[in-house]
Amino acid sequence: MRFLDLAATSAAVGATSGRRAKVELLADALRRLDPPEVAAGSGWLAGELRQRQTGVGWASLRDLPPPAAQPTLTVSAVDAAIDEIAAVHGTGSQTRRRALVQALYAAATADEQRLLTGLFLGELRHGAQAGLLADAIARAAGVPVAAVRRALLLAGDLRAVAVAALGGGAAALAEFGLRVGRPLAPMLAQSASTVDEALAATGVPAVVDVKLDGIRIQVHRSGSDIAVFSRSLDEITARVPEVVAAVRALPAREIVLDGEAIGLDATGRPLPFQQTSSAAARRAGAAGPGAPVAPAVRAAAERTGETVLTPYFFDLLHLDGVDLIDAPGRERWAALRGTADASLLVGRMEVDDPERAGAAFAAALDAGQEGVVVKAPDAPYDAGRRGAAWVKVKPRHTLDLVVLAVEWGSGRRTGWLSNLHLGARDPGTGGFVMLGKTFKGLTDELLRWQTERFLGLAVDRGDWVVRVRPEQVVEIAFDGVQSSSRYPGGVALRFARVVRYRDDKTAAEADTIDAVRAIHAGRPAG
Ligand SMILES: Nc1ncnc2c1ncn2[C@@H]1O[C@H](COP(=O)(O)OP(=O)(O)OP(=O)(O)O)[C@@H](O)[C@H]1O
Repeated sequence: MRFLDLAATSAAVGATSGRRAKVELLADALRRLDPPEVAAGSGWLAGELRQRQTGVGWASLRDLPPPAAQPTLTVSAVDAAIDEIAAVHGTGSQTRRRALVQALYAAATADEQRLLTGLFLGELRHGAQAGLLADAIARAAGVPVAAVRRALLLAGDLRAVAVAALGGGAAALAEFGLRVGRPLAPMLAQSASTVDEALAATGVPAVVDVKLDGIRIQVHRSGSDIAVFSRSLDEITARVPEVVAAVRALPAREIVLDGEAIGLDATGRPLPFQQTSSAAARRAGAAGPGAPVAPAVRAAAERTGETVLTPYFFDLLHLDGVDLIDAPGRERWAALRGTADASLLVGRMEVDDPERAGAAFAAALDAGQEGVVVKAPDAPYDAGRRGAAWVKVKPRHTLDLVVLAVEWGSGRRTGWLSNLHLGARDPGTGGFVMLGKTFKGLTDELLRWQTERFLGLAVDRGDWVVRVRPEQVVEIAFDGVQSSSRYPGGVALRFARVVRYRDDKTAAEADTIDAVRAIHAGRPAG
């Protein structure tokens, strides 16, 4: 397929407003890709490059050659050129990379150059487009969209799913079952502001789990191979030897567990999230998967004063050849209790009425935990979904928003990027809706970090406001949502303040404007 045709599709999708029309355009382009081009081309239509790191940023795209008059590039030729650019390393790499980028741009027409820049800078990467692509793959391959979505959630890889659907249809998609060793999209929770509201969504009886404020862990074990994945499905095995050791001690040959790892103080109370996450981050590459057993790790950590991460599991998705994702919660949890020692399980209480649920919430807070997750016992494990079967309740309301721009500070903060412009995701348009600004809650360390980070994401460096690529997610606490004529969504946050940066979430996973409106209206937020 000509690269120009793909560039034309990408531009046309951007200029079209209706969802159906966008899906048609995308499906048409997918049909026209030659089989070996599907992996790269389907990724580009979702705004993603097949090569995760290319080394090409904003600076390498200055002073580009003028566009070619005639289109000559094909999808495969461009993919091969990007492969070559991504492979450059060592001395002189900057010059070499620049030369390759220049050559690629010189061969591209104006429309093709626009697509290349969008891809290199990640400007076309947003969740909405990936959602449309699931529908488009289904249309192009003539298979049910539910089959594509399920494969996507189980495989977490849009390109692999496109290749399978277009190459082998429904039969190839059905192969994407849960596979031990391959992470699947974790089930997510809606949020409610009270336990009663949560129970109204899940129904009774329900279970009330303690909500631990640590890091999500999905652990896969096959014999002696153990792999731990983060919420964003990155492999973090080497960083959490305690988790590896705990799972190695379980009486199971093949197992997939879902849970949370958290640091505890000497009395067993949870440490603040920052301490848990920096403990995990510091250990980058510290130990291999075949690493030490728990007591040794604990002793070493205690000697060095390092935080020990303790795993707690709340779900079991596979056990010795049996997939459990479609089984009701009560069956999965019974199997979990039968496999793991009680000390490895999250605190959980079965409740029949709001009073007991309220008591469980109060007990969780007394123990220093973040809140609770109320769960419906009959629901399957809905990979990647934020449904009503899990509803989290926290005493403090927070939203995960995307930074759209930052203002230079003044006074003591001169020279630092300070006031953040915050946006919620708009699933309708694939864009972001600004909800307010804040410079509260920022420590000097965070100011330093964010100045560097946002200059790296800058698309427009004004003297007052620096506009950035909408990629960085930040968790914001606030006192309420109010109507506002100042902001385009008609709503604004009251007393917004920064809790922390969320590097485990992409902008496509940020909270939506619908969730903000639901809070405004007092409904559970999806
Ligand atoms: N008992 C539990 N059951 C399910 N999830 C739990 C539990 N304890 C802690 N968690 C954490 O809560 C998260 C569920 O909330 P959600 O799916 O909305 O993700 P999130 O946006 O990362 O949540 P938050 O920002 O509130 O931590 C899970 O990702 C998991 O990491």
